Amino acid sequence: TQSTRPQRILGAVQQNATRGDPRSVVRAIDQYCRNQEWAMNVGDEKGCILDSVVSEVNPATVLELGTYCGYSTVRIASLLPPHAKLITLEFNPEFAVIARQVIAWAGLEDKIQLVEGASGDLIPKMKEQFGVETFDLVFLDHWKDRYLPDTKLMEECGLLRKGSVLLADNVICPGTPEYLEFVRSSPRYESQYFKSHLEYTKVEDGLEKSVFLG
Ligand SMILES: O=C(NCCO)c1cc(-c2ccc(F)cc2)cc(O)c1O
Ligand SMILES: [Mg+2]
Repeated sequence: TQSTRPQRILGAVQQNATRGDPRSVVRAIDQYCRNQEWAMNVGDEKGCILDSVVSEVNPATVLELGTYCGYSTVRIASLLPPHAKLITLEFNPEFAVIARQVIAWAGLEDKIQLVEGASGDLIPKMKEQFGVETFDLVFLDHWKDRYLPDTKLMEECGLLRKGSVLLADNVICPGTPEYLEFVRSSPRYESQYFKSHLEYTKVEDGLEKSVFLG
């Protein structure tokens, strides 16, 4: 029977990465997706920008919206301080099954909590169910039409504090025009665009970093 692209990505990790070595997991996925078949991981070029923002924020609590195969989940978690926690939300159960195995291969289960479900349903439950106060960093990489409604929802649920950083993938390709307009025009955010390219291609894309001003 036919394997899926996420299954083939997991295979590349199990074949080429060292158990317990997150950076080798990141490298194995990038090599596979650059040389064998494209996949929608944030990738190595935008990944370096992600790394620099994570290192600058040095977050104790991270929320990732959109896990896919766990590439950015592992990339972020590998940079977190000892007791920091990352919660990642994934709607697609097939993606979640693969991501759990990629996260396990990297040895990062203790830092990462993967929750299956719709972000719009799970965000209001963050405080009561997952014991979260506020998020220091949010990485938005899920359905592009959910970036804006979920950002408003996080504000309403009191999950953002003065200085919380939102980092959004794909603001050019596939594009998130309403989200971009909102964070760039709202007096409650200080936004900055990091120009880059769509993962593994020469197509323009970029990350938008937006600091919540409270
Ligand atoms: O949909 C995306 N993510 C949510 C998945 O549940 C996504 C899509 C693309 C992409 C796809 C098709 C194309 F032609 C160009 C870009 C890229 C990404 O980085 C993404 O995150
Ligand atoms: Mg993306």
